[in-house]
Amino acid sequence: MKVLNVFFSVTGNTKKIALQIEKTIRAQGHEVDTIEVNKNTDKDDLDFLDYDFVFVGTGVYIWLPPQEMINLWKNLQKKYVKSGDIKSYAPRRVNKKAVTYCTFAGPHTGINEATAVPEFLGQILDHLGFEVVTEWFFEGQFNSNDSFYTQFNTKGRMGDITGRPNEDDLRRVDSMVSGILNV
Ligand SMILES: Cc1cc2nc3c(=O)[nH]c(=O)nc-3n(C[C@H](O)[C@H](O)[C@H](O)COP(=O)(O)O)c2cc1C
Repeated sequence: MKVLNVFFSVTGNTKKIALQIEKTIRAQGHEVDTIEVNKNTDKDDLDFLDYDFVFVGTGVYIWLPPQEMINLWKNLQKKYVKSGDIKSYAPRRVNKKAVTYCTFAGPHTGINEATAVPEFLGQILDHLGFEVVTEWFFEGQFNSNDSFYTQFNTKGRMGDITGRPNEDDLRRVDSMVSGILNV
């Protein structure tokens, strides 16, 4: 199986998850292309339709993906509408599957402030006819020198998220990726 592993990570938390995803996909004997999105990433740098399985993740920034990722997704939508690959009714494509995920801190409303992110990321794939099999959420601490932010690593709805994602989270990722590739 050919797998695409796309992520955007401002402070490194999502990158930890994405690198574990890549490692597990390889260990399971599949081919994987990992693309770390940055502000210069262009819509022509990736084509979901070249792949059987797609993983996409970002951090949560005021309830949404980072602006760079939103811009890229809008440009990809335009590209696939123009090419005719996004069709009315979004007919399903055989053996095209995806998982979307985010890392989040959830200090105020917990997982509620993160749910829009995997939903948003998945819509481009759903529009193309992929089955978005599931959405994953991983705690990610605030990496900052500003105590306004770091106070939320211990004072928030998710409890103490210091050091997350940690080794236990990465073991969980390994186990979940191994499972989901068999869907
Ligand atoms: C400016 C800023 C805004 C954030 N906004 C939210 C938010 O609205 N909800 C949330 O759950 N986490 C929020 N976070 C926490 C990040 O989503 C979390 O640390 C994530 O793991 C960062 O991922 P990244 O390092 O891969 O970009 C915010 C972090 C920063 C620095």
